[in-house]
Amino acid sequence: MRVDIVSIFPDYFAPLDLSLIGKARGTGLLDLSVHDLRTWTSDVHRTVDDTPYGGGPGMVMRPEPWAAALDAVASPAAQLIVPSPAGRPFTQADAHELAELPHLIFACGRYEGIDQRVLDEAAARMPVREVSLGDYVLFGGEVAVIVIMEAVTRLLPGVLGNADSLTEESHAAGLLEAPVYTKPASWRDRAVPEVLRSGDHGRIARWRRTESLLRTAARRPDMFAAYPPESLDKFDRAA
Ligand SMILES: COC(=O)c1ccnc(N)c1
Repeated sequence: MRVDIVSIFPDYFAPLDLSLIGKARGTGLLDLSVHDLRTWTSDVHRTVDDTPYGGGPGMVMRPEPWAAALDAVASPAAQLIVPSPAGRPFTQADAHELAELPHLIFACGRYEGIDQRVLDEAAARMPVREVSLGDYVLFGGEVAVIVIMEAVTRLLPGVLGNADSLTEESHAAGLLEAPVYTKPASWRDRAVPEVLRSGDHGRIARWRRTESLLRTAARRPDMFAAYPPESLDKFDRAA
């Protein structure tokens, strides 16, 4: 997968040199380039913003540098992802969709945002997605790109040592994952649920599913309501 990130703060992406993303870059699973938007400015002050038409607070990112940057990094297979509080909610399903794509371009907005014509013009030549990580506002899109890059990169074949991790985790089957435990068996007078130490894999699977359903019902009634009712027939508390 090829990824190009355009930002006025390229140093924000140093974390993408670390851990499994850094390893994916090293092994060639991920071809990631980070670009400074100011590369595509032409004035001595390397200006990327200006006052908003219609008035209002703050500044808006100018179209010219963005257009030149996108022209420079685009490819026929590219899709543009723009993190924004005004975007569609980003979900695990979106992460799976993006992980299948050959080339992602991330545009990191700052200030009050990017001139809308940049997105409109880009949409004439590639798919454009504005995505939100939740109902809150950040200083800029950079942190959101790091989050999206983690969610997507971990789904790429070969990145996670054990792909089985992807099947049991939260949101993998439309449910929140069950609680997890490790040694010691008893810690500060708190014991690991006996079923997990029983060696009875059928019981363990039923217990985990029950816990997943209970957690989802308690914490995410929206997800629970969307869970296929036929799946609940197997809702078996007799773990
Ligand atoms: C500037 O970008 C944001 O503030 C942002 C991006 C993605 N999701 C959000 N909730 C906010």
